[in-house]
Amino acid sequence: MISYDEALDILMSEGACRNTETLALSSTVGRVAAQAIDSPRNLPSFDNSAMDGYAVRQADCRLASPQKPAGLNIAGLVTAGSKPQLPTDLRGKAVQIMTGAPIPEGFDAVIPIERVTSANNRLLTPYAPETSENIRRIGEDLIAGTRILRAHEQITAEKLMLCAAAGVFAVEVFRRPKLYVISTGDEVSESSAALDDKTKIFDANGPYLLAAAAREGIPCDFAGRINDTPGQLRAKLETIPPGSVIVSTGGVSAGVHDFVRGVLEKAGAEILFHKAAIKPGKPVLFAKLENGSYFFGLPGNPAAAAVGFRFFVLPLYRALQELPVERPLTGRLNAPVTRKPDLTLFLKASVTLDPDNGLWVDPLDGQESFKIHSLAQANAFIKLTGKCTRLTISTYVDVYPLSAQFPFLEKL
Ligand SMILES: Nc1nc2c(c(=O)[nH]1)N[C@H]1C(S)=C(S)[C@@H](COP(=O)(O)OP(=O)(O)OC[C@H]3O[C@@H](n4cnc5c(N)ncnc54)[C@H](O)[C@@H]3O)O[C@H]1N2
Ligand code: MOO
Repeated sequence: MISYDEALDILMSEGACRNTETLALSSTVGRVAAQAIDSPRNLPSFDNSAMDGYAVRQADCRLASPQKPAGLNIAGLVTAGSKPQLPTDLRGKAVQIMTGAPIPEGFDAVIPIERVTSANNRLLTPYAPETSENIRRIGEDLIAGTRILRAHEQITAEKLMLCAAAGVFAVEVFRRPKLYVISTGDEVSESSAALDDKTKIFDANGPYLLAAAAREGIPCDFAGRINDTPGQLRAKLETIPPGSVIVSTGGVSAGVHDFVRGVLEKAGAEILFHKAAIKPGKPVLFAKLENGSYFFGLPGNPAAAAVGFRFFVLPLYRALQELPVERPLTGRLNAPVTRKPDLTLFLKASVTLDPDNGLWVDPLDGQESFKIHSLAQANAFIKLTGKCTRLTISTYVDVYPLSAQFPFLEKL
């Protein structure tokens, strides 16, 4: 049986099989850039007004005061998005201008409308602006050629905004294969009538995996529920396109119906690992199919399936997008924990912030892997590894929020 770290190494080494695709910018949030992008233009790309008011020449108003306002003829109006026809000689003149409108040639300041009076096309300003006042200069935000997206950087809504402003319409990102969920088990039923005989259960894992994948931005689909019958799994695999990630639950431990591994082996899949020294989720299986799809056989117990998704499936998606191994947050235990050495323990936990912004973690009651109520109360997992068997209150531990969507941490 391999350790969690060995399993993680195998998952991360599969990153060598990554591919890229070019997407419309609007579809790239959460995706990882495969290539750096430098801004094709300055931002702003032309001098423009920061205020609704009047564009003036600073020299024409420099002696203005409340006692002796400067008087200027108003030569026209410039609105955002327009290119006005203005007289060539603008000395001693002002132009009415709106926020975002281009500064007409020769003007070097904008006086906000609130600071002036006007009548009969004549402006009176008691205020003498500084040169460049209320003008947003070309390139003041960003000079053309500045890197706006690094390779391997996760695209946030804010980075997307910057790319949009710079006129970047398409981005090459790492491919994120579609995830297909299969729920296995004769006891897993789609019909509530079948539950009356007290042998059946509803499918909790299928809906969970689809929701958890969607939360991470992974495209996903339910491939269906099947019985503990090898033929049904074989048939289901035929329906899933090559190059996908398939996640099944159930049928991977030691029971008479634990058929998943056998089906994969007969189909020529390479079993990359089966069973890891972890709790919960020990029977986890990871394989590569002949058609290039990856297959995760997660255990059927719901909390074990959740751990399998968070700590096995998500790391593969990181590897396929050339992201490094996820770095955990660090929190302090609010209660002591005992554990077996050499077994990576994942605990459902509730994380809170103290007044100094320190993280404190409470391992929740109900750690058994069939218990869903405690999972629903958790907001994180604690991951415990190493030899230490008794962890006292205040011990620092690794904390993984239930969702891995913390792209800002990649910067640290
Ligand atoms: N003799 C042994 N027995 C078991 C071992 C072992 O090593 N030796 N491992 C235990 C551990 S740990 C786990 S975890 C489970 C995993 O078993 P399987 O992956 O084969 O899953 P099943 O036996 O099919 O189901 C386990 C449990 O989960 C329930 N289940 C299954 N599918 C769903 C679903 N879609 N939604 C909700 N609940 C589901 C199922 O009814 C079972 O109660 O094996 C232990 N046994
Ligand atoms: O790995 Mo199992 O999840 O402990 O029941």
